[in-house]
Amino acid sequence: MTKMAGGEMLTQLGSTMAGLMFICAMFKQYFPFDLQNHIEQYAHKLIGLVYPYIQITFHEYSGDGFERSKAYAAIERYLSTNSSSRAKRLKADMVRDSKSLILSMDDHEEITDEFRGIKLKWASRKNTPNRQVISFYGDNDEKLYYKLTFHRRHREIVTGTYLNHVMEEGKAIGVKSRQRKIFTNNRGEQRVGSRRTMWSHVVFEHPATFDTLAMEPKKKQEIINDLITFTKSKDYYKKIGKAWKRGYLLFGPPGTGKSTMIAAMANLIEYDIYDLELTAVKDNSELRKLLIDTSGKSIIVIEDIDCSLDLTGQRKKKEKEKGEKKDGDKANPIEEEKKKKDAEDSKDSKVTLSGLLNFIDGLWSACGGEKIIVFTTNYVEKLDPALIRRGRMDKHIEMSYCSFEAFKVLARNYLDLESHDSFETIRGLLEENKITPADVAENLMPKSSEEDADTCLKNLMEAIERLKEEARLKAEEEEKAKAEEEEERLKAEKEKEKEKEQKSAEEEKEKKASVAEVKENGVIT
Ligand SMILES: Nc1ncnc2c1ncn2[C@@H]1O[C@H](COP(=O)(O)OP(=O)(O)OP(=O)(O)O)[C@@H](O)[C@H]1O
Repeated sequence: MTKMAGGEMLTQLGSTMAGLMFICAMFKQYFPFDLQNHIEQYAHKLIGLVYPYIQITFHEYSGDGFERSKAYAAIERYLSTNSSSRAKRLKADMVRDSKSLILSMDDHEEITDEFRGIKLKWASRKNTPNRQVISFYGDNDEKLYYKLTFHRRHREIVTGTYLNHVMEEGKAIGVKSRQRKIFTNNRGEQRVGSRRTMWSHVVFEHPATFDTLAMEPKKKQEIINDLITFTKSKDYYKKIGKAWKRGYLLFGPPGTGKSTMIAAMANLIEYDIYDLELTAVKDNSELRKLLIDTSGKSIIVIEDIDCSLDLTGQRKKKEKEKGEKKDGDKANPIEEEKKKKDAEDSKDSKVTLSGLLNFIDGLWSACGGEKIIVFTTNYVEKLDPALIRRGRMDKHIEMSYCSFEAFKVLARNYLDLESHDSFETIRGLLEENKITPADVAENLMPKSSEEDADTCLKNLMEAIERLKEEARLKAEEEEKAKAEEEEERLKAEKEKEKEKEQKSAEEEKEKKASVAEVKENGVIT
C-alpha cells in the first residue's frame, strides 16, 4: 500500500466530505419529507445492529412543551461544573432564580465524563426545524437537547446509577446557586405565570449567620448540628415513617435575636423563608392551601404566635410590642388605614387551633419535601401545651438576655475585639443586669468616625449602669406601689370590718326593740 502524504490525505478527506454533503443535499431536496423520515428510521435500525453504543437524548422541552424539563436543567448544571474546565466553547446564561452566571457547553460541543471507570460522552445539540414542518405546524423554535453516548455493556450502570448521580448532583448545584426567597402571604392573591398563589416574594438577602449571632457557643453548635442533621436525614425519616419536617419554638423577650436566628438558619441550610401572617389567613382551608403552595427546602415562620391566635381559635389583632406607637407620635394615615383593615380582616378570619395543629402535622404537612416550621413568641407560658409539645415543636430554644459569651461574639463582630481591659467589668455588669443583645449591639456600634472601640465599650458600660439605675428606680416604684396597694387593701378591709360591726350592732338593736315590743303587746307578729 502506498503511503499518502498529509496534504494529499486532507485533499481526499475534503473531497469525500464534499461528496457526502452533496448526497445529503440531494437527498433532502428530492425526497419528500415523509420518505426521508422512513429512510432515516431504517438507517438507524441498521446502524443499531453493528454499532455497539447506546444514545439517550434529553430534550429541553418535553411533552406539552410548556415547562422546561427538570432533567435537562439538572444535566445543564451538572455539565456546567464538569464542562467549564474541559469544553472549548462555552455559553454563559443568567438562568431565572440563579444568583450567578451558568456556564454550559455551547451548541454542538462535546465532552467526555468518567464514572466508576466508565467513559461517557455528552454532546450538546440543537435541532433547527425543517422549513416544511414550520409551514405545516407553525413551530419555528429551535430544539435544544443533550445526547449521552455510552457502550451498551454499561447500560445497567448508566441507567441505574449514573443518571441518578447526574440528577442529584445537578439538583444540588441548582440549590447552591439559586437565589433564595422570602415569601409573605399578606398581599392577597398573586398571579405567577399561569397559576395563582397567595404568596408573594422578594429575594432573601439577610446577612445574619451563626457567626454573627450572639449566643453561648455550645448552644449555638447544638442548633447548627441539629439543622445539618435534619437536612441530611431524608432516608432516616423515610425509615421511621415520619414526614421530613422539624419544628422549632424560639422564645424569649423582644430583642434577644429570634428573627436574627431564623435568618441565620435559612442562610446556613440555604432554605427559602415563608413568613406566614396568620392574621391575614381567612380560615383553615386557606391555611391548608398556603401550606400546599410552599416548596421543599423551606422554613415556614409564624412570628409572635401568641398574638396571632388565641387558644379558643378567635384571632386577636396583632400588636407587636416593638411596633407599638409611642404616646405623642403623630398618627400616620396609611398605617392607621392598614391597622383598620387588619382589624377588619382578623374579625372575618376563622383559623382555629385545631386548624393550626393540622397545618403542623396533619396529612397535608408532608407534601412538597423537607420543611422546618418555626414559631416565635415572647410569652411561652401563654401557649397551649398541645401546640408546642415535642413532636410538633421538636426543639425549644430559649433566646435569653445577653451573657458574657454572647457579648464576646458581638464585640468581635462590631469592634474586631477578642479581649480588652474592660471585659471583666462588663462580665460583672452583664451577670448582674438583664440587657438584650439588641441593646448591647446598639451600644457597640460606633455612631461617628470619632468613636473608637474604647468609646463604644464605655458607652456600653454606661448604658448598663443606666439600665441598672432604671431597674432600681422601677423596683423601688413597684415596691412603693405594692406598699400603697397593701395599705389600701388594709384600709378597705378595716372599713369593711367597721361596716360589718356597725351593721351587726344595728341588727342587735332592732332585735332588742322587737323583743321589747312583743313583751309590751303580748303579740307575736
Ligand atoms: N442574639 C443576637 N445576636 C446578634 N444580634 C442580635 C441578637 N439579638 C438581637 N440582635 C440585634 O438586634 C436586632 C433585633 O433583634 P431581633 O429582631 O432578631 O430580635 P427578636 O427577638 O426577634 O425581637 P422581637 O421579639 O421584638 O421580634 C437585630 O437586628 C440584631 O442586630
